Amino acid sequence: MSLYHEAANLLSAPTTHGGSLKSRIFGNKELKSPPAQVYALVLETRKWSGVLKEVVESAQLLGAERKLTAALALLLTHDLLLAKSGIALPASHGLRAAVERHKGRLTSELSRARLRRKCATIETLRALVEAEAITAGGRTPHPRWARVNALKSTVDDQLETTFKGYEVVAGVEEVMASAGKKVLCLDGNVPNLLALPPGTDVTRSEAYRKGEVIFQDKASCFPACLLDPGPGEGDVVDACAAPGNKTTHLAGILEGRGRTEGERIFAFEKDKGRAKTLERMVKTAGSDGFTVVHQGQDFLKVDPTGEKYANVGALLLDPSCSGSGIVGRDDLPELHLPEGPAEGAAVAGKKGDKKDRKRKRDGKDGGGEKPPVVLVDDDGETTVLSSEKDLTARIAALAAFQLTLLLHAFAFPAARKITYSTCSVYAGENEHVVLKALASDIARQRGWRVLKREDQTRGMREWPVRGDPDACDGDTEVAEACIRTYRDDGRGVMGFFVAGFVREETTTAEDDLGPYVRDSNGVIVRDEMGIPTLKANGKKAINLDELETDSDGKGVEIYAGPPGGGDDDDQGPYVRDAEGRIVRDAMGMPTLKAALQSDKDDIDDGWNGFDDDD
Ligand SMILES: C[S@@+](CC[C@H](N)C(=O)[O-])C[C@H]1O[C@@H](n2cnc3c(N)ncnc32)[C@H](O)[C@@H]1O
Repeated sequence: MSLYHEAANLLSAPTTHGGSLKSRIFGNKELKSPPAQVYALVLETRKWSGVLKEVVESAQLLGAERKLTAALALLLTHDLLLAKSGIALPASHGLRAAVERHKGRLTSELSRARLRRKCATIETLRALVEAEAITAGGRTPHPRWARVNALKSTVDDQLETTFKGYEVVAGVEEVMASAGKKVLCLDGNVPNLLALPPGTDVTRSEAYRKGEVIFQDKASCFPACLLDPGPGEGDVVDACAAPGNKTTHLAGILEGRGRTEGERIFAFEKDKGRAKTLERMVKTAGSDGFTVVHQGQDFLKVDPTGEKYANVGALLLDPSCSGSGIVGRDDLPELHLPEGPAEGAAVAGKKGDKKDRKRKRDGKDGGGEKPPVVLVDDDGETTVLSSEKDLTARIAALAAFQLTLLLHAFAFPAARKITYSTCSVYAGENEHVVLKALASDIARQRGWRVLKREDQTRGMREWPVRGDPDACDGDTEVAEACIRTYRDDGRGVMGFFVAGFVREETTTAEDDLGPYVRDSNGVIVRDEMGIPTLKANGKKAINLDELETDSDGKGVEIYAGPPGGGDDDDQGPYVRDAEGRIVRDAMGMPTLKAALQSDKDDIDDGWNGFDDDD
């Protein structure tokens, strides 16, 4: 069966049973055509069916081509007039020929339908159709978000060129209610972000082609805003980078804040094909000069202690997730089937009904069974889950991977800030991952804590929707630190989650990597003499019985830290011998450097250390 016959069955089948269109298509093992292609064709044709019904009827296509059903006529006319590559059938195919014979008439009927809707261009009509499709399902319309790429342009420039003639309005609510109109608003949380009316398509504009404007949902801009990398803060890692929206956003922020020469972005992408898209996007956005794309590189296989990453100060983690927060791709618009001569339309109806009854009997279309859950992530990857149990297992597997990734990021020695984000609505992938990460040994050892709301950048601090306190076990500080967004709440965003982690500067990177055993709070474990235990051999770092005593009665510590010092005492106040060992007397007491200096100069210039004679 051809793509069009398979799509026709789905187009005219009732939408009230068998689950969503997505689950009926992706869960149908009998489909011969690629499910993604069938889904896109059916969905787009439904969106356009109001217009195409008029076109097909006015061109009297069904009367002229008696073998065409109403559904086939809609699908084929859609592809003939609106799809980039036309009808996906060989030129000699009977179905294609049946519609192409009427191309002239169909094209002029489309122009008439467009003018009846007062649309000057096909782009305006497209925007109107998109907008109507969004609101038809009773959903809140979703604005089109456009980020002005600070590497190539400014908001002022774009207002004077790409968006010339647009009226700037105060809020996103007005923009959302203005489908088909030329209005926009400047976002208050994300710098350089514009909200455009639903369905606005400027993908054909020069600004889009040149990378001056990037389409990116507002919520998806939050991670780079929250990470807020700045000059002198070291290199930045984007661990899961393709297609590159956040990588290029990071680049724009870095450059805007005055990037320090030599500081780079390392963008990792495990999937080679997607990494090519990432590379293209980085180039188009103009950040290839300081972004290193690691094509096909699994971030989990990167050695955080490698020399190359010694200066990584910030990491953005946006791993694969369930994609459950993505704005509905399956909000089915109403279907308008064209009417033809009585028998033509009737055949279409009967055919659909008969097929549908058979499918129901066979249980092939999911009729009578619980519909499968279909997860489509923001890369368009689809996972079909046949039960709630499968869904729970899938979320648990994703969460385990997400936590591993976060703990791996914690291990970068010079890192001070990390953001973790998903486009999932499930707490299992969000707050629960944050809590587990904070409770991990590595977080405690290295001092990672959550980036509190009051310490966040203004736009992020002021965003009103925060984490779920219940999902944070009642820890309101963590819940407040987490940022959530929900689709359909009137703010015009997709479902999203982001949290930040920070840790303070430490004197040396070795300090927390140090050679000593620590407790679960990251504190070095010491005996009653204050002597720590070595991780390497489980022995005390100083064995008092083994202290050597030299000729003048002073002993030397058996030193087991890194060569040349670097342990806890490295910056300490004690005198050391030529090999960096603290000099101690026979009682194990060290000598204060300051006391020696004070003896020498007889000058009291402030802190001289503890002195029993004082
Ligand atoms: C949610 S998408 C990232 C979207 C991207 N941050 C953006 O805003 O354009 C997740 C990406 O991570 C990649 N990925 C998954 N696991 C990875 C790993 N271990 N190392 C590197 N990339 C990985 C996936 O192939 C996918 O392209």
